[in-house]
Amino acid sequence: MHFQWYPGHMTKAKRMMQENIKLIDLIIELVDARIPVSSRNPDIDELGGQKARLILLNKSDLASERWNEKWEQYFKEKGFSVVRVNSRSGAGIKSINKVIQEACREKIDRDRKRGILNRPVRAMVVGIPNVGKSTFINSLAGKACAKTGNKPGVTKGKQWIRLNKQVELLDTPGILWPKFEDQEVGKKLAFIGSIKDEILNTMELAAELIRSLSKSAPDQVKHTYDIAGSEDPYEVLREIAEKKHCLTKGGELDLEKTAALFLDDFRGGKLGRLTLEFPEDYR
Ligand SMILES: Nc1nc2c(ncn2[C@@H]2O[C@H](COP(=O)(O)OP(=O)(O)OP(=O)(O)O)[C@@H](O)[C@H]2O)c(=O)[nH]1
Repeated sequence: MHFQWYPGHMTKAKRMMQENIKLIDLIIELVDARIPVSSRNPDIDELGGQKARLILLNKSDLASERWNEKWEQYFKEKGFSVVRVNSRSGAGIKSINKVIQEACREKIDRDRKRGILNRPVRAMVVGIPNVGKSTFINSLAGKACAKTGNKPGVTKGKQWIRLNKQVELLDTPGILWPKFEDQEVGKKLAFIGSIKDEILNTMELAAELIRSLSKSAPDQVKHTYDIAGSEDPYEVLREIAEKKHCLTKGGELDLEKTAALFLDDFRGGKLGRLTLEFPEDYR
C-alpha cells in the first residue's frame, strides 16, 4: 500500500511556519492521542529551537485512558508540558491557561527582570491536518475572544486572538506534514482517517487495522460485533458483513461496504477507546 501527499504544499507550510515561529514564545503542538508519535512531524523540534513547548494529546476521548496517562508521562520526561484534551467537548481545556503560564515561566521572569510587566505570552498552534487545530482554537478562545492585529505595533497581516490578559494566540494554525516516507506511519494515519480514503484500498486498510487490533486489543472487534473472530482479517470482515447483513444488490456479502463501515466505526470510537501505538516502542 502506498501513501502520497503534495510536496508543494509542504514547502509552503514549512516556510510559513518558519516565519511565524519568530513571533511567538510558545508552540502548542496537537497530536492525536491514538498515535502520538506518528501524528507528529519531528521537524518541529528543530524549527521550535528554544521556544517553550506544550503538547496536547487531543482526541483523548478516542484513546485508552491508561495509555493517555503513559503518553503524558513519556512526553513530560522529554521536557514538554503536556495536557490531555478533548477539543470537541472542551474537556481539559480549562487547565490550559495555567499550564501555558508555567511553560513560559522563564520568559515571564526574564521580562520581569527587564522591567517588562504584563506582556502577554504569544503562542501558535501547530499540528498535522485533521488533528483538531481549528476545533481546539475555537474551544480555547470561546466566543468572548476579540481579534487583535493590524494595529500599530502588531505585525501587519497577522491576526492574534487575545485569550486573556496573559495569552495571545496566532489565529492561523501551522500545518505540519506527517512523515509519509515511513509506511507504518502512513498506515496509522490512514487508520485514523487523516489520509483521504480515495487513494487507499479500503478492504486492505480495514484488514490491516483488524490485524493490528488483534495484537493490541484482541477482544475489541469480537465484542463490538458479537462475532467468533477468525485469525484471518478478511474472514473477520466476512463475519461482520454477515452480522450486519451487509449485502450487495445481488445478495452477496458486500465486503467493500463492510470495510468502510468498520473503519467508520473505529474512527468514531464505536469499537471503544483504542490506542494504536505505545511509549515502550519509542524509548
Ligand atoms: N472525538 C474528537 N473529535 C475531535 C476532537 N478534536 C477535533 N475533533 C474532530 O476532528 C475533525 C478535524 O478537526 P479540525 O479542527 O477541522 O482539524 P484541523 O487540524 O483544523 O484540520 P485542518 O484544517 O485539515 O488542518 C473534526 O471532525 C473535529 O470535530 C477531539 O478532541 N475529539
